[in-house]
Amino acid sequence: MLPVAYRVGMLAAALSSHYDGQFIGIMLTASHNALPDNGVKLVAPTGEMLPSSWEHVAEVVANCPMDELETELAKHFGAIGKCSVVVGMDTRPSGPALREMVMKGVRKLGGEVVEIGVVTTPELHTAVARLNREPHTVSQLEDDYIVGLASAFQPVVGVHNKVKIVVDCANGVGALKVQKLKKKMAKTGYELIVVNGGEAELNHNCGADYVKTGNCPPHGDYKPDAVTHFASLDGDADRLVYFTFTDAGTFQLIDGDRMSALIAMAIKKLLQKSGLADSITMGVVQTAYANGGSTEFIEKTLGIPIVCTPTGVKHLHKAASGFDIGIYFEANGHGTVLFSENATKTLRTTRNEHSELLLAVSRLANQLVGDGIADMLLVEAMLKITKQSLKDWAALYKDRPSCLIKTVVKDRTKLKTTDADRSITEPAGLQTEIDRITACVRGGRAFARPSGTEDVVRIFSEATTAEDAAKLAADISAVIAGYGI
Ligand SMILES: CC(=O)N[C@H]1[C@@H](OP(=O)(O)O)O[C@H](CO)[C@@H](O)[C@@H]1O
Ligand SMILES: [Mg+2]
Repeated sequence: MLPVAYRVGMLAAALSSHYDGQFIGIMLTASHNALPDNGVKLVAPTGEMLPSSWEHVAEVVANCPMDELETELAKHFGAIGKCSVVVGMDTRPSGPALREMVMKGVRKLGGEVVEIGVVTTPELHTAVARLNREPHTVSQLEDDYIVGLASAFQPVVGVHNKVKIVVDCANGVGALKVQKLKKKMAKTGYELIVVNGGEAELNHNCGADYVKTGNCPPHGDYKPDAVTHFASLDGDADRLVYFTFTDAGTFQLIDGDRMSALIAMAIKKLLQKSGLADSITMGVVQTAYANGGSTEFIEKTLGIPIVCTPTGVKHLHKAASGFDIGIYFEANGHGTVLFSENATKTLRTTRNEHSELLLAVSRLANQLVGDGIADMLLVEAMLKITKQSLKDWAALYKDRPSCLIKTVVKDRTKLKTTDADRSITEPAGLQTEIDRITACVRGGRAFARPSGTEDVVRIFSEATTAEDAAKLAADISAVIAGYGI
């Protein structure tokens, strides 16, 4: 990974030069993955994800022979001018060494580096946007981020509430930030309690991904009562899930689909009450992995349009920006709510109690990228606005029984899909067979697509019973195996 970090430093510097010397962000993190894993995320000068048109260049730069690196960069970027890069990292012990290599790479091209230390991924995105607007010191950046969250939250929820939020921080960077936020929220009456705060291994038996994929509580002792909420962040705090327990003590996951449903419900209510339902459009963006129960609830019960995009937050983010208020979440809990310029302008000029609330929501929701900590405050605000308990929220709609499995093939790139991953175009004939099997299952819905992050094909299915869903996925897996791809 060290040589890759060096190349990433050079690439970020070249990208900055391309964007007239504006800051490019580098986040050293492998998110929800195991402690020994490493990864890197690049951030565009706006603070948003880097446009995907750069992915190809990044691949070339990461893989070309070392002695061709500068020629390759020159081919894509020409002569390198002024360049500035901001670097942040999660709590992995590999972070400092990787950061040194990144900085070496940036400096090789004569770039300036601002290091902002241990930060969450959304905090790094926010820092990039801020640094490109005006100079900030590192401590100003952190203070602004935390104070910004607390001061957007307070007007929505008021003061003297009685809510405890137990936050599983995946033993990662989220713990440091939630502790800081806690102090700024005292007046509101929301008490943040950090668990899995860094005393044990990162993402091990805890965190949003563990809770979502295992459908079980994170490590720890959880005592549900009427005023206690439970939330889980992932290792770089850009994802969030909630959970609760039934009266009988059964664990209940509250995932990204349910966050979308709650937020959409609350925002629709505020739009109607502010008299703006006709002048501000709203919509929800999901992927095909969204549970059919949530899709039906949002579309039919709430009457809110849904757009389905291929997997990957970059697709969801883009589609959400097509609405005045676009709500997007992947089922795994990564997402946010985007407000268009038209929306904020209209809200500012309307100035009634409910439009003011919506404006505060627009400041709370991270406008650049999915943000686990901001989403947690957003969810709490929405629960308060809709006067719902965690139990009410968990009961808004019923999840359909579903099954997600992966299967190994020789070459997953042989599988090509269309229609937001829901239909296979290659190999020819495969989709017809999947359709035929699915049509025989009561309430059946299924699709298969090559993973973008692992060397596997993922198969997702829904049916009226868990057994039928599992059998449907297994049958599709067998059909794919028959194609010998
Ligand atoms: C089914 C599933 O959870 N897929 C995940 C996973 O993508 P795949 O392309 O399925 O490997 O990792 C992505 C990046 O973290 C995330 O955006 C996406 O939701
Ligand atoms: Mg993450």
